[in-house]
Amino acid sequence: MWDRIKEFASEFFVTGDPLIYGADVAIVLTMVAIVSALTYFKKWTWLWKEWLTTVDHKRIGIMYVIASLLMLFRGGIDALLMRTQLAVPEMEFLNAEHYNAIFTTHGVIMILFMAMPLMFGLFNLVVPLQIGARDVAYPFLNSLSFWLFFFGAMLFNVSFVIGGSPDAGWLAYPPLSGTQFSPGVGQDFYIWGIQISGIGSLMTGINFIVTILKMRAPGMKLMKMPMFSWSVLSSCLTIILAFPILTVTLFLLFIDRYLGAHFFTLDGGGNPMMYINLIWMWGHPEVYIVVLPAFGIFSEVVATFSKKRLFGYKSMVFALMSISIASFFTWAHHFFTMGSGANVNAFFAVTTMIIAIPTGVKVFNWLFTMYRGRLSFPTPMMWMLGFIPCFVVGGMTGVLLSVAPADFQFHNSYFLIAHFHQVLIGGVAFGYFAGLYYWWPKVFGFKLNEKIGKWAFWLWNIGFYVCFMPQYVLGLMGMTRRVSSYGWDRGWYELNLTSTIGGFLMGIGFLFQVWQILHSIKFMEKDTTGDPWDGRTLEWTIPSPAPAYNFATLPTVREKDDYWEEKLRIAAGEAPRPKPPLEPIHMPRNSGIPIIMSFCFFVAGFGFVWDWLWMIIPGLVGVAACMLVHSFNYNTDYYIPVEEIKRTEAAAGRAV
Ligand code: HEA
Ligand code: HEM
Ligand SMILES: [Cu+2]
Repeated sequence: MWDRIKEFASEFFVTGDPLIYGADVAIVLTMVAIVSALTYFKKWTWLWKEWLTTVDHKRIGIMYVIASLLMLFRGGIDALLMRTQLAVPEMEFLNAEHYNAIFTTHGVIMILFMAMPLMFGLFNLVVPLQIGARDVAYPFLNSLSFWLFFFGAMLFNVSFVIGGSPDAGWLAYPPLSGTQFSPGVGQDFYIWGIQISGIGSLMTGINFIVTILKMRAPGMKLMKMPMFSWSVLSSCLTIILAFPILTVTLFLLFIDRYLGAHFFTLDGGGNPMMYINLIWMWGHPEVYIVVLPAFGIFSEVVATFSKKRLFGYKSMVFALMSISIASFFTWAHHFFTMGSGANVNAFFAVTTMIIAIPTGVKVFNWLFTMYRGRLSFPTPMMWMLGFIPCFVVGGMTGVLLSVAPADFQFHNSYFLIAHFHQVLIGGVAFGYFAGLYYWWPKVFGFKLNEKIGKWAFWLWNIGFYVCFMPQYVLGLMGMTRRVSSYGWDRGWYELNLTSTIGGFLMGIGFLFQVWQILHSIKFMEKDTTGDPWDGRTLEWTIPSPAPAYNFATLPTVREKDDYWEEKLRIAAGEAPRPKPPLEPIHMPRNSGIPIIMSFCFFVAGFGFVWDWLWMIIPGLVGVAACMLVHSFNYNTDYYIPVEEIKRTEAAAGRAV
């Protein structure tokens, strides 16, 4: 009996590696500390009522941001562990299996549990304010999306402590990810973690499309909408077309693993190339899903800090939409070397190259916006300026990769690794940082310290080039991705060491950002104006932080950059536009169902991972019960009375 328990425990808990063991202990201790602190300070009710059950887009946005920054920390630690292992030839720090697990979790976490939720956080924090709406179209669904993401990410992360991490790469190609070569549960955690959070992403996509199409302030025609909202629309359209493919692909992989089907294995009539096609039909659009909103953020930032209207508005919209569409016709550039044949390769090479055109249009639009502008360089603008050269070089190396014959040389080498980190860090990470710095005062009501922010910027920016430029050379020297060790005789030592130093510089940059946030909370520089950057769009017309109902009276819009034009008119002596009288505001009521239902999904997912029917059934029953209960809940909304609106506005210093 005792032996059986021990055997089970050794399978269940990941043991053996002191590194993992130490991290496990740290995780458990942190959780105990959080639970104790909440209990000691009697904060459970507050947490439940104000945050966990909230349907307010602003609070959901903040929760997304916090969760994604934690994931950035974990993904970043993974990255630095890998860079440490690669710093010196024949290093014995991570063994080969552990290295495999780490690049897999790093890739998945950075794209799906860092970039995606940070992006959704920004959608939530900004879009309703920017289009003059009181919330998103489906606030309940919005909360459900968040909790599905959260519990999906938790399920994925749990594998680190219980059962073992997946280690078949971030896209889990079969047959490596099949039961024959990945018999453990890590791959099942991968499937269910991504599956559950993927449903959330799909619902967010739908939610924001409807919000943007249906809830814009009166007068805001689509072609008068701010560029960030346009980029959200293009990203969400891509989401709703791409994510169903992911769901189906992972479901087929699940059937292969669980029921012994052979969709993706050659024996039994399947074919791994089917998986590889399907996963890239999602995977390629996915990288544009995360970068398009970054383009939107840069468009807002560059106009604000150049004090000029965005150059080429129409061409920007056109470029965003054409990238969304074109991104569905390039997937095969990820496997030029896998036998598609010359004609197919030529087709996909050309479609890929075409994307450089709308992207180039955008780059020139940003440059022309700055041209002859009255420029200033606070932190959001610094990220914008750091982004342009970084992204252009990263994009250009993408075009080199898209030359199919050349790709036979570059494919799966460090040249590729350098390309995608350059667009993902220089484009996506810098973009979201710019967004966070830009909208931070709107969200929290105080500004971030500029000086520490600039330090963080330079550390990231310099660290980036030191880390990734040597990798292009390493790639050309023959270093392939996903190797955990290399010999002294290769001549790769100095470049790898340099790269590792760059990685740590970025790590220090992250620590500076944490310090910056803590410092700014301590020495709070309040934003009492609601418009600290002299902004152009509607979110800057209301107090910071925005009241629960966002707008006391709904704004009417006459032109692009309406708020900016209004400011100019008032400065020229015109009287401000009269505001309509206050009316009670219709608001959605908080609900505990999203978090409970998502937890039930988590339980069912955990059951599927371990093949425990006794856990799957209650989990799924719980999900169904939550749906049922919610369908009979008619108490879903309330009105904020005029008196209360008056009080809130007066407290924020606004006349009504
Ligand atoms: C945000 C993420 C992101 C972005 C924006 C891009 C953008 C591009 N990517 Fe990249 N890519 C990835 C993330 C991204 N990629 C990832 C994660 C992988 C690897 C995944 C894996 O294998 O694990 C990958 C892999 C990858 C491959 C596969 C290589 C291989 O496996 O061997 C190819 C090949 O064609 C490619 C091409 C391109 C191109 C042409 C662009 C273009 O969109 C770039 C366009 C931009 C510019 C060109 C710069 C600006 C333009 C101008 C200034 C105008 C003038 C320029 C010209 C006319 C050329 N990418
Ligand atoms: C601090 C910055 C970062 C460093 C130092 C870093 C480092 C690394 C390293 C060493 C690898 C493994 C290379 C290999 O052996 O094949 C890797 C892979 C990867 N990284 Fe990063 N990374 C960083 C940030 C990011 C970010 C921000 C993202 C995404 C938004 C990202 C996405 C990926 C992906 C998708 C992979 C491929 C995983 C796989 O091969 O399965 N990285 N990174
Ligand atoms: Cu691609």
